[in-house]
Amino acid sequence: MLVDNAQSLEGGVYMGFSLKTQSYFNAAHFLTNYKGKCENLHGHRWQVIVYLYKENLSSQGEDKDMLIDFGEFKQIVRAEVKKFDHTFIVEENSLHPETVRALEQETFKLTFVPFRTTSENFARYFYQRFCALGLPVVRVEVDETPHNCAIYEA
Ligand SMILES: Nc1nc2c(c(=O)[nH]1)N=C([C@H](O)[C@H](O)COP(=O)(O)OP(=O)(O)OP(=O)(O)O)CN2
Repeated sequence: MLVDNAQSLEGGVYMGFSLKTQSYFNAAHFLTNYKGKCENLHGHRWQVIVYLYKENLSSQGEDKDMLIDFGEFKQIVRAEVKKFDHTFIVEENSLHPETVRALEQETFKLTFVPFRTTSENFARYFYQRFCALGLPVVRVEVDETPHNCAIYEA
């Protein structure tokens, strides 16, 4: 079937294109105000899956008939996600200043975030980051484990 770049209508439904890519980071964290094992310092391999959506594809140039070049998409996602890799992710003001100083003196790499370090908050954080970077993001999934996933979506 011959298609062009105009938004297509099939069976009365407007159709569009989605892309997804994924990256991961290994890091340590603990949950503040949590009664249970996750109040202790522990690690995860967080998987971050990013979905884009557009009705139309690029109409010219190197990106013709692409939503975005996969190479560019994965680079953007990887660069943001890897900022957390092999760091200790700390919710701001959750550790005593002397603890922070001691960890930094040991040259441990800390990443401070202004939110409780739940998967839900990471999903929203990455969604907002990728929007700010100009990606037409519609959904971000964050998995702490292979069995559990948090989703933030439009
Ligand atoms: N809705 C959420 N619940 C929990 C989160 C979260 O981000 N969102 N996070 C945690 C902890 O960080 C914990 O590490 C993960 O919890 P859990 O799946 O219970 O622990 P395990 O990966 O060790 O799973 P097991 O099945 O017990 O091996 C808690 N809840």
